[in-house]
Amino acid sequence: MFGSINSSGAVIDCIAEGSAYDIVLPNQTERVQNIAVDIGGSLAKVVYYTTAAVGRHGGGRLHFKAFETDHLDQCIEFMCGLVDRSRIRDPSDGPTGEPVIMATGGGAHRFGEELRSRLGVEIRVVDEMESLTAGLNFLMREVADEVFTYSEARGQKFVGPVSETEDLFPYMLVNIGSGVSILKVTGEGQYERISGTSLGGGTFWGLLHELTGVTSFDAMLETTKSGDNTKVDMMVGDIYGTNYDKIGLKATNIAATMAGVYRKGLDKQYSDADIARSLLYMVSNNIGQIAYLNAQLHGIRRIYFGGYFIRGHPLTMHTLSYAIDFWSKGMISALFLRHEGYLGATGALLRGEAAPTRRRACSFTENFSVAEPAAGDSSGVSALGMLDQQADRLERLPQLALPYVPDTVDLAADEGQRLAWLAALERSAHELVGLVERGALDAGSGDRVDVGRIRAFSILYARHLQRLGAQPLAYGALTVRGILGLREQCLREVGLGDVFAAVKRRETAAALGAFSECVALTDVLTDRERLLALLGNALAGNMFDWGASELHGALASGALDLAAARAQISYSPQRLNNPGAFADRVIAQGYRKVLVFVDNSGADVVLGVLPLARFLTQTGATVVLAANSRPALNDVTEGELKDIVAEAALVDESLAAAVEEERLLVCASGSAGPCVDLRRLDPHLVALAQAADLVILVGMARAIVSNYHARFTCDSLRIAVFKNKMTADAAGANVFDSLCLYVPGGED
Ligand SMILES: Nc1ncnc2c1ncn2[C@@H]1O[C@H](COP(=O)(O)OP(=O)(O)OP(=O)(O)O)[C@@H](O)[C@H]1O
Ligand SMILES: CC(C)(CO)[C@@H](O)C(=O)NCCC(=O)O
Repeated sequence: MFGSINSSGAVIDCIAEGSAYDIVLPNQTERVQNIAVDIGGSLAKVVYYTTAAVGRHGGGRLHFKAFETDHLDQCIEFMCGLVDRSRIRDPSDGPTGEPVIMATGGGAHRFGEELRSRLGVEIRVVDEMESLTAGLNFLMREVADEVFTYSEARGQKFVGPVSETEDLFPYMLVNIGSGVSILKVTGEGQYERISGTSLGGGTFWGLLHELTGVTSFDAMLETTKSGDNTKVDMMVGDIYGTNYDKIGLKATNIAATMAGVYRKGLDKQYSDADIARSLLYMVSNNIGQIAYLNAQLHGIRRIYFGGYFIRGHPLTMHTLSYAIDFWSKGMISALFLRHEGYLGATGALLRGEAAPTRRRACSFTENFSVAEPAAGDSSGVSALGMLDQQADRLERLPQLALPYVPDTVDLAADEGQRLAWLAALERSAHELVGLVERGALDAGSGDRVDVGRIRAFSILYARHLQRLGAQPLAYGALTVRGILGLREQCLREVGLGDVFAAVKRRETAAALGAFSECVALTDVLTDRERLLALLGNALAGNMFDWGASELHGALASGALDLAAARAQISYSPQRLNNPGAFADRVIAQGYRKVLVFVDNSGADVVLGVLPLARFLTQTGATVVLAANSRPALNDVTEGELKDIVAEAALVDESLAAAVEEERLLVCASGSAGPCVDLRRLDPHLVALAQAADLVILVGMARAIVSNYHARFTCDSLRIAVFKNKMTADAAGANVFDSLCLYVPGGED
């Protein structure tokens, strides 16, 4: 069945499969704000934007869904449902006008009147080519793993945001729908349709149906995998008996598509699968060649292939890649897109006057918590998430040296790490259920984590992890940052925004109680000794981490204190620990402005980071503490940290003065997960970070799992403890080894 489940449905199914929990998921009550449809010759694609009917944190969400144009009724019915949901009123809203539906593609003209009368709303038509380019520009900028290359040998390789290192423009878009349009795009809103061909996806599908009678595109695509085109094609070897080296043709190259049928087919020794494979090669090779010639003609080096014909199908992508590589003599790689079929619908949505991006500058994050396979994707290799809108436009840290690689391990490439992480996170989700069932995360009778919801979370998350085990690239590049972020997305999706809230409060209160005594103990030391002791405390504090299963027992029993934590850490290996060098630098010169990415609440931030920040302010530095914008594990959030600093300032004059003089500041980082992508920070933090000459990254997730390879133009310091075997292995360290690594600016 093609594109038949909606996003909330997917969660319900998923939960129901494990066991039945009566849960109203937040996204079932979302209000639809914008709708766009791209009705093509073969498929109708719908993109819509929702916001929480009653105040959910942050902005809205983009959803993607496709239907067959032959079954437009289903599409219209679905859109009727969306229109109804657009009329849900939030009591705090003012009067809302009727929704306007943006429509593009040929069907916007052909079925415009039908849509208008059946949906009872205004339909605004947007030009198809304009929509395609607007959609692609948006998706390339906003979706982290939108663009990839493909080859049989290396598989899918994500290329990262293009705008990072070079300009987005100029590029060429080859949109393979029913027919093929080739566009040259030189800027935002600047494009020209430079070519096209009527030999496209529709040709392939039509011919194949005629020749074989197949009626399911998915089933047919599947058969191409086993088909043998040499049974129907005439190969160079069939003609020459060998390679035709003089003009660079191998015996195995296709000389003439389908030309072998007449000779070889007399005894009908070929199958439908052989024909399917031959036709797929025919259309893809031809498009690849035309694309290359146009790129040559217009001097363009970047060629994106879009349109639903591709469908993330390995053989199609391989053929297009091979053709571009062959004709360009290895100079150009074909680029593919995860949202290949949704360029037009996305662009049309953004062209609407009330489009989310028109109202304010914002960023989007892909949310896979209820991801379904890319509509109808039989191979299941690729799934599309929803795009969650961030309240602000996220920006890069100015001190980041390029190229920046946020993730330490590529889990798709490293099977050992992949299996270990997937298993560990599945285990930890079960453990979380156990903690909730035992009431270990509760504050009192009025403040309980809902057991049904946490079980639903565990089922949902485990299913994602299992899927990623089978198809590592289903959600784009596979990284620890990604799967830790996904865990938080799943928790939020079942309505558990902050499961550790009570634990955080409890541990923070206890740590604040010990704050004065803790700083008094180190205040008596000489500056250098004091700084070294404070670094030791920061490391010890980092043991208070509910993200580390190894420590759950000690944390839940409350048995761990700073001294005990300190005793568990082994301050090695030497190559990862040079606190002395850092202390020398601080004592000799000091810093003007220090940016600290903080980690856990409780002892970590209160007894580890805060006294260190206090020391740095005493040396004359301004310290900016960057904390998560939204909860993740027991990480301290910006809101919580503001309260912590205010409370500590009540008992500490030095801190109070620093706060008063605005030399100790707290700012949201922009992050909603345990790791941090330093290209996507809250703009307020980036403004504050402008003059920073030291960046401190605290904790395993921010300093080891992500950003271990990050380089900075200013000095940096990483403070963390290796708390599981996977992170220790990746860095050649042991569990409970420390990382206290100072790197002067510009050095690796
Ligand atoms: N389930 C499917 N049913 C039919 N065609 C499919 C299906 N999945 C993928 N395709 C392929 O995708 C093509 C349509 O791609 P796409 O939706 O991008 O174009 P379109 O908008 O329908 O066409 P055009 O832009 O030329 O009007 C089909 O011609 C076919 O090759
Ligand atoms: C007609 C459109 C633009 C509809 O999407 C598309 O199918 C197409 O570009 N066809 C190729 C037409 C040609 O250039 O020969």
